[in-house]
Amino acid sequence: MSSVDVELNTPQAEAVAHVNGPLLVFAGAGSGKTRVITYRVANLIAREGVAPYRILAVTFTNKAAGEMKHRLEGLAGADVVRDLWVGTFHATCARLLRRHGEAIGLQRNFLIYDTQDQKAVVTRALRELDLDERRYPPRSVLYQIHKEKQEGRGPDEMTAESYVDDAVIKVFRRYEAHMREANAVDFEDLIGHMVRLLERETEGDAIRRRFTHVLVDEFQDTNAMQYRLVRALVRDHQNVCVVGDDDQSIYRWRGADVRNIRYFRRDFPGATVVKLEQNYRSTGHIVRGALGVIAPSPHREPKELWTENEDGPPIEVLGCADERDEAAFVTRRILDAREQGTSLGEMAVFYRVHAQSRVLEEALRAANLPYQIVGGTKFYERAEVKDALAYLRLLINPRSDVDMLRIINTPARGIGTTTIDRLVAFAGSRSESLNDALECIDEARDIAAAAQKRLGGLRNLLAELRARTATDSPSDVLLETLERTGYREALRADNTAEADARLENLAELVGTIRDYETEAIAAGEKPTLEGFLERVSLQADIDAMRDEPRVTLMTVHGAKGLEFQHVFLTGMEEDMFPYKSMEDRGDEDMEEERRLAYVAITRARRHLLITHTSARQIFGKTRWGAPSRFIANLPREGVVHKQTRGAKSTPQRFIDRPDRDLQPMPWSRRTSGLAPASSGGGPARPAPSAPPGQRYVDREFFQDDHGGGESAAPIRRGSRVHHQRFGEGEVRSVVNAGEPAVIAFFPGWGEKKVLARFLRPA
Ligand SMILES: Nc1ncnc2c1ncn2[C@@H]1O[C@H](COP(=O)(O)OP(=O)(O)OP(=O)(O)O)[C@@H](O)[C@H]1O
Ligand SMILES: [Mg+2]
Repeated sequence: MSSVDVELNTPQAEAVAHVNGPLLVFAGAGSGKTRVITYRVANLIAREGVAPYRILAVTFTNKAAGEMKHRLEGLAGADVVRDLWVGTFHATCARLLRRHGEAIGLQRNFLIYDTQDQKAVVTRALRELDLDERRYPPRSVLYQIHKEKQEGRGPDEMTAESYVDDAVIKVFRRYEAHMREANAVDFEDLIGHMVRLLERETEGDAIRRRFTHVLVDEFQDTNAMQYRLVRALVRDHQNVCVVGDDDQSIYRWRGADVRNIRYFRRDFPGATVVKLEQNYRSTGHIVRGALGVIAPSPHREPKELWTENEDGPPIEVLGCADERDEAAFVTRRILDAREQGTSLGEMAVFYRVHAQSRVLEEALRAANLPYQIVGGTKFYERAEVKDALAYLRLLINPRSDVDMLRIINTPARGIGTTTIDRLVAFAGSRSESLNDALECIDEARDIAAAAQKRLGGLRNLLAELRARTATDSPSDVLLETLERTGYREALRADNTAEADARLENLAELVGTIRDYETEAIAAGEKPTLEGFLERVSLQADIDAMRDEPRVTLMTVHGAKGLEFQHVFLTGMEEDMFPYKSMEDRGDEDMEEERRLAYVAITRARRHLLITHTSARQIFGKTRWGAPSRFIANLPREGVVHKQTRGAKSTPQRFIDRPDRDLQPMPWSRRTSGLAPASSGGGPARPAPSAPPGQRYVDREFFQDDHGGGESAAPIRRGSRVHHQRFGEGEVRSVVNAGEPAVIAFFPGWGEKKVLARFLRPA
């Protein structure tokens, strides 16, 4: 362990040597926060004699967990690492709930529903409640439900302030009932159930006794429930170490609350606070560039960031004509860097939203450059893969209706939509899952005998396959399932190139399970279908982990905590980054964009290239972008500005239709102070907002005209109105006739200002 001492500076060493009691490490980017966590764990084991299985280290992503384990293997040895608890909040809770969840009514084989499954549950609830999906987009309703859950609220704790809330509460209640019925949980439940478990004395104490030391990385991005979980875990011994950087808080839209750093000081009054101010990651130019961008941010906790590293090459800012020009240039630079000996694994291309990746991907493919997209779930999104997983999940958990509905007639087995509807109604009338309903299908009088027989056949087949899970390996169960259900045969018979590709994907899935089996056995665990499926649902970027070095493409959000020798930061235009047009953005959103830019820049170790375009085709529209304000915040020294040849002349294809008058996005409204002044006490409810990955979907709509133009509707506060694009809403405030009124539309749209002539009474 002697190497530990020489590889740490004084405050780092102090944080590592601190053993008992609360500790807050508060520091800027690249100053060694994650390194402190890693070394602290090694120190607790090697010097303090703490058993590895008594230590829990929480990381922000699975990838970060993998890296931490890898570093610890070097410091403490592979044997030790196997017993440690290192993982994300979600993975850790899933693991603990499988062992202890029965105390709060959770069966061991519970399923973790991903966003698509969750959306399917919402859709079903909407249908049962006879609510129109166009008025209540399932995605938005789901988002609202998540928001409540992140704050620890259930449907009963919500107050209905409008009839929209009322609908959400009803859906929420059904949603929870369906989840319970299907023995499934969503990501928020993993945390929420765990908190509830910890709040029960007997079981809570057992879990508390299990961990004597808890460490949390990226603490600035924990949400209220996660923080509550941490406090409940360490209640008795307070041996908790959190590390964070308020300047890197970038998940507010997902409920993260940077104030947790302040609350920590309040809740653990005796806490030792260590500041780290020396950056070891980046060159002088990059550190100063990052500081220039973050400096205008008004609510920063005081701390410094400096480096002894050399200045390095200047930051380059490059103006391009359009996104193709940009992609071509980035590709050329990647080829150059590889030529000069940098591994592709040391290069990353960042963008603000996923949709920007397509053009970059095309350019990289054309240049034969291997790349990976981190954060995408491409492989697991494919229909045949989802079908196969649905079968597997159904074998483990027969009550999962979402999965049953997915495969009930896939491959086609003559079960039509009428039969399915009747089956759903039959199950509903008995308050049973579809699988339970299949057990007594002969009692379903309005289902024809022939259809009953086919349904019975499916039930028997599933039961037989289920029996195999007890004896066969997970990969064999999958192979057997694909054969016995006729899934593979149907694709073979199809005999098209597309069907071949699907067969390949299924083969790839079998391969993935085999890999999992090998790893599980090596770790001394029995491979199970549950284990595999858990991994799939928790590790979205599993298919991105291959051996060959590749260029990494990712959103800035995904890049948190990582570092690369070369960083290409693309799309630095107003409207793209900061995302969308300014006028209507709340200050808090803008601050978060700024912090995001800071995170992006501080990922670079040596080379940073920032690109912006004059025009960009994205989401099927052209945007004309001025260079981002964040570029203007870079210092003069150590930054060079250039243009590609194409950028000097605007290409003809953009001259036809400037598209500058973009409409505001619903999510930006929550802080824009549009609440009616006359609402009388209490802050206005924030409008629901969508996570960045989904924002652009809305944008499509907002770029259209407001339609309408019919006669003006009489609008008063509280009256219901209809808008051609946004559907129904409720008038929140009116200023003067002829001026826009503020209307609260249904979830997903939020509050907006609309002229009366575009409204009619609902
Ligand atoms: N005392 C040190 N001596 C040498 N290198 C160090 C030292 N401390 C940290 N480093 C290196 O600096 C880089 C940044 O460290 P680390 O990732 O732990 O920082 P961080 O504060 O967690 O960054 P971020 O804010 O991005 O999460 C790593 O490559 C790490 O190995
Ligand atoms: Mg870190």
